[in-house]
Amino acid sequence: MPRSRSRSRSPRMEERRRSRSPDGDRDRPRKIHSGFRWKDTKRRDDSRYADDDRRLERGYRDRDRPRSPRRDRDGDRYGDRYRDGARDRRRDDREGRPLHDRERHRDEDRKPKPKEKKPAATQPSEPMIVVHVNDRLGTKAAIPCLPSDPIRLFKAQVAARIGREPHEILLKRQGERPFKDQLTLEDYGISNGVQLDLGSAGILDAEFLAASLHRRSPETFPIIHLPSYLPTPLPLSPFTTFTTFCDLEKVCLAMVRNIVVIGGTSHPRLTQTICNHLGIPPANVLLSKFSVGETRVEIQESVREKDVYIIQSGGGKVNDHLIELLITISACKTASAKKVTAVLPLFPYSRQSDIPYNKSGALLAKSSLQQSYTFDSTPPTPHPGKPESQGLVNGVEGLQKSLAKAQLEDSDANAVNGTSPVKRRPIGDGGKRSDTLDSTRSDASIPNGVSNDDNASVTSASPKIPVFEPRPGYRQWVAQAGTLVADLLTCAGADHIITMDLHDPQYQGYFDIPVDNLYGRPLLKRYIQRHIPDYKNAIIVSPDAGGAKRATAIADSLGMEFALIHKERRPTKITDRQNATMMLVGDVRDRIAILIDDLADTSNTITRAAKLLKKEGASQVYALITHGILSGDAIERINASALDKVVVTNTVDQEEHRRRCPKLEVLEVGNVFAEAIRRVHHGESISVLFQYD
Ligand SMILES: O=P(O)(O)OC[C@H]1O[C@@H](O)[C@H](O)[C@@H]1O
Repeated sequence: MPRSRSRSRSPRMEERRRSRSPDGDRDRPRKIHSGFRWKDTKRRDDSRYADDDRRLERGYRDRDRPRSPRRDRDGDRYGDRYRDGARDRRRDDREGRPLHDRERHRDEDRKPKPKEKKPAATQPSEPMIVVHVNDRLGTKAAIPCLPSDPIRLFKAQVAARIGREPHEILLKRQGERPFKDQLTLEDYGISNGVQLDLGSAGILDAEFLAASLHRRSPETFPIIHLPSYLPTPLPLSPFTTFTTFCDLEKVCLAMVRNIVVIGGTSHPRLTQTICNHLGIPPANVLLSKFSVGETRVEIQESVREKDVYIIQSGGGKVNDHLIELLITISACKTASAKKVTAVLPLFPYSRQSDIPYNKSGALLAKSSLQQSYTFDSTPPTPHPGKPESQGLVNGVEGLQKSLAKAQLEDSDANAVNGTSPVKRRPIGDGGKRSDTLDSTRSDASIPNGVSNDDNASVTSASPKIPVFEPRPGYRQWVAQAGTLVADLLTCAGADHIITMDLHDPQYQGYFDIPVDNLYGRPLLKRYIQRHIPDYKNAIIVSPDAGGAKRATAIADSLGMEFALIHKERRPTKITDRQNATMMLVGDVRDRIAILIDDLADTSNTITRAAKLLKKEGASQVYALITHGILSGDAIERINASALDKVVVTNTVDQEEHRRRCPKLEVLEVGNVFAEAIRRVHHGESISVLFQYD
């Protein structure tokens, strides 16, 4: 009795039967060689597919295409096998025939046969190429192949290399549709060294879908920014429809591997730009204040085991922003974030790190006054042909003036509290800041924490116990806030810092964690090349000696000339800075002068420099600045100045500034920070962001 069909079916078949389309479909005549076919139902007698499969499994190529000599050898070996098979088949056929027939056929076999038409001679060896495939999730492979290789074969090679099945492989160029199996690499213009996107078949191409969405409904989907670090195509179901795909944000989020971007209150626009580039929304956080003014931070989503980036710039209410950043870092860390990176486009307090101190506040550099300089002192780095001493910078008069002033101050101080400036330093239980060589020496010179003139003079006379003397510019109880801020960030839990154009690049040395100091120079350089007419004849000007290195770097890379404004700030009291004199070194006459600086705060520096440059004959004055802090009345000053144009980046929010200053132009840095975050997240090198040549 024949068994019923339903009983003979496997559960899987049964399941498939149920999900099949209505019965009407089944009545249709089955196509033999077209349409979709389940792999396990492939007909064994379909020699065309069997042949293909054998080739794919073994990684051999289409025998009709030209091969390299090595491949010919392989081909021959298998050719022999096929020939042997054919011989056996011929013998079998003949054995079944009658004797006379067999003799006739033997005679026929002996007769010289008309020469078989040989297949076209193989072309001389086609040069091998190497094609790179990359799925942007770490799977990369370099595949040696021939341009004439069919895509089907190339996929087989890729599959073998990455341990997948050929039918699982999807190849495409970025932004293009997936390659078709029957075409060749050549057909797609694939040449040596080309990189192809590697995806998985049965997965929709997110870029393609995004483009389609945009085409269909440009209002709803004006531009869909797919994050550059997301794998494309996205692993959607093959049955994903446009409707289900519409919630692209969720799809992107699902794909983002543990990355969270938190924006502080300092620069929400920049946070949004960075997030747009990354393709993720900023994390939900509640940043508020108690009525007394204390900052309150609440992270409203889980950051457990996440790679967190907190974006907070140093402009505006800098102290509030700093505290907010510290609290946010700490909140993320205590909420079990895997890694917390503070992204500070403008690093606050970095201008206050002028003198290298150790963490306990002691000078790392030895005091220059430990040696007593004379007119004949040898300079520290003598050069051949140079005089042994260049003497005092301001001559004897300068020295006499300073001495007279110092004596006057000393006597004043003694009159008030009976101590010298050195004695004012409180040394005692709570006052000892350091146990470094310098500090122990200085402490030793001040017995009982209070020295007097006699002691000081006695100890300074002894070469064994030198007196601690501050270096010029060192103000003992002016906090070294740069060091403090570095420590605060580290203590709060920051694992990494990303910033741009640090005022003092050596400031990185104050951190025990990695600091990536990006450059704004490529942006400034590009602006010069694109927007300054006949820029090669313009001249780069540094408004002070401190910025000379920054400015010369740009001048050198663009092959432009360089001038320097020498700014003398004497006396050194901050309130007297308006009295600083400026002197131009270089010729700016009838040329466009381009001032380059790291930041403009009050804009006093650039406006005064512009005045000088115009006085010296510059035809136009541009100021190109990385950080446009522009606090106080800086905008009014710029508007009234000789500056023709001020170009800044948006490391600090510029919306309000731009509204008030027609001379202001703003360059976008969001993309640079987004790329830095992407690279840091993936552990890729970010040195490419440092290059500016
Ligand atoms: O003159 P403002 O704009 O206040 O200050 C900017 C100057 O102060 C320096 O630290 C900067 O490098 C720049 O030269």
